[in-house]
Amino acid sequence: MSVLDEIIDGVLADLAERQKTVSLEDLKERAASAAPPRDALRALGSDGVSVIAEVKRSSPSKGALAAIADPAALARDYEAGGAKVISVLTEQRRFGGSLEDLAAVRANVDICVLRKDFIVTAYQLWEARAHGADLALLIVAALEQEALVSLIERAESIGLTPLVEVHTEDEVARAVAAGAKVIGVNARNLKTLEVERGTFARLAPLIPDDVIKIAESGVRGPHDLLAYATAGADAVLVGESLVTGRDPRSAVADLVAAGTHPALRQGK
Ligand SMILES: O=P(O)(O)OC[C@@H](O)[C@@H](O)c1c[nH]c2ccccc12
Repeated sequence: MSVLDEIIDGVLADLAERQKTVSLEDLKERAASAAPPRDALRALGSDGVSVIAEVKRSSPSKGALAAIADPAALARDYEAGGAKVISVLTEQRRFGGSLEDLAAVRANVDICVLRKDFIVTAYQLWEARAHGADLALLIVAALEQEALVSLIERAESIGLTPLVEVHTEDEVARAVAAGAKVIGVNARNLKTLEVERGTFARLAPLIPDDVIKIAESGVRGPHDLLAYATAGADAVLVGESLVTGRDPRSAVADLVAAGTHPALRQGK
């Protein structure tokens, strides 16, 4: 079984537990009174390379990364550094996150928030919206095409912007066919956990011009952002280097400064 399959098994087991105590109706009620969704397409399409900064305690590849006792405080630092979106890992077993983290971040920043998880059911989209998410991750490798199409539609119908994640040529074709408006190319293969930074440059030309392109994983600092930007990234998603660094606010600010360099202006 691949790492991805193992993670999804755990996600489904935890999901079954939550479904015993929180009905879909409860979630829909909570979603109705949640903060209204913010415009993620505008945030990601603004000038320069947008920085999506991630709240992540651990990962299957590296184990524990950072304790993050106060995810909201970290998110405020990211926002002060100029991040356009905060990504919150809500998967518990391998990444150490929770829906409470998502709600806490939502309550403490004004920018968009992404629910980063292994979403395979509409219930999880309602959870995302009920806890204040503006975007939700959909991983193509984790979904049959029919499920991908229906989750994109459902997400949009409840006000969430789907970020559709790909890692191969085939998955780009599926994401485009499903009508994704925001595609993230993950440099990490979720089946082997290896990072191949050239993946974005290889796949970006296959993504239509009007789709927002996000380069995910492996950004250690401004030079990696510049490489992704040169290959056509509208945004980068950065986790590990920010949560393990000493000063997340200035680390984000350095990335934002690199991403707004005048030499990158053409074409956006
Ligand atoms: O920590 P990194 O290398 O900066 O990567 C962040 C992000 O891309 C990574 O956390 C990620 C990308 N896609 C995912 C899907 C599930 C869980 C995690 C991820």
